[in-house]
Amino acid sequence: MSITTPTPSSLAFGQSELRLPVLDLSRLQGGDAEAEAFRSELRQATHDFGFFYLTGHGVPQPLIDRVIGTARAFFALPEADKLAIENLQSPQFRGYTRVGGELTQGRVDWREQIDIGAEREPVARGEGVADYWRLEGPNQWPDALPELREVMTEWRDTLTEVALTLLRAWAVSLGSPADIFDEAFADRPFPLIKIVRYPGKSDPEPKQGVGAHKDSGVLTLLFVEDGKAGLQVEKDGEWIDAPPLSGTFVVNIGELLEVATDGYLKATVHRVISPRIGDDRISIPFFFSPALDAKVPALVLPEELARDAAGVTLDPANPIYKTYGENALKSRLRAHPDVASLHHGDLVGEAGGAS
Ligand SMILES: O=C(O)CCC(=O)C(=O)O
Ligand SMILES: [Fe+2]
Repeated sequence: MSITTPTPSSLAFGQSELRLPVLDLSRLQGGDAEAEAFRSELRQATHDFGFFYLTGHGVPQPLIDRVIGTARAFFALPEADKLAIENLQSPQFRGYTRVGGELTQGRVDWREQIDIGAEREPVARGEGVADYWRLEGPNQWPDALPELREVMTEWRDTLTEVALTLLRAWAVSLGSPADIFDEAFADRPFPLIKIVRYPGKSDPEPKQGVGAHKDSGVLTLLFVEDGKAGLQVEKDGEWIDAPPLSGTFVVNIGELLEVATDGYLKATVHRVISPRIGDDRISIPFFFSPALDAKVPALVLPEELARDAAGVTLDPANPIYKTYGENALKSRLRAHPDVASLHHGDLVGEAGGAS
């Protein structure tokens, strides 16, 4: 089985060697043989790399342009307008994080961002109510840029469809019914969108735009502005450059899909290197995740795949839980110790930092 990997010369992306597979989602509509070929490439790409580029996704270019334009407009607002929705005001970790306000592996990430989740009422705390319900609640939207809410709501709904299509294709490719994941997403799914801007940082040392990590949900659809390299993906102890490929999404699987497949599919470590001074980079990851109280089903893999399932990565510093909300809360408390100690001191202890 071959995976389409364009040669570097066919792509206009600086000097980086492009090595991640490119998959075309529209093949799912091209008849049984094409659909089957797509599914087997999908399975192989996410077994080998955990990452690929997605073309043929059907997300309209005008919507993409509006999203990027509105993101740029937000970051160009006066500081006071951005801080009016600062995440420190939100027990649900929503809203604006200023540059330096976020940690990965205990080190500062050099990026500013807005976190946007499902728009819901907060859940009252109380005995017998799991801690992770604290993540449910309203977003913070900027008064100075009302169109942000409108365009990001459309973005979330559009990408949810793409993500569900991919999940169903994975399920079939792994020998399960297409709808095996659907129930976990039926009520109160928990998507998270980040709109991120990486400012330039001085050379010559590469700086941590975002440090090495795995995504905690099920899958991530990442849109990156044209021409803005910086994403790197770990493969066999080396970093592969993953520059944007015009009009595509970068797709990667999260820890829950690794759990669901007993490690047959891999949640792969990745990071972003800051752009140089004078440049910046906008990216918009969409983290697709089930309800906070959902347990993603364990798939029973066909014998020939089960043989290659490496088991879930065991890392005492990063335990992976079966219930999604526990993973989500873990990663939010760790990434935003300031929000954690302001609103969740009982969970993190007085010094902050996840316990
Ligand atoms: O900005 C990017 O390209 C990737 C960001 C990322 O990996 C994350 O926010 O989890
Ligand atoms: Fe990530």
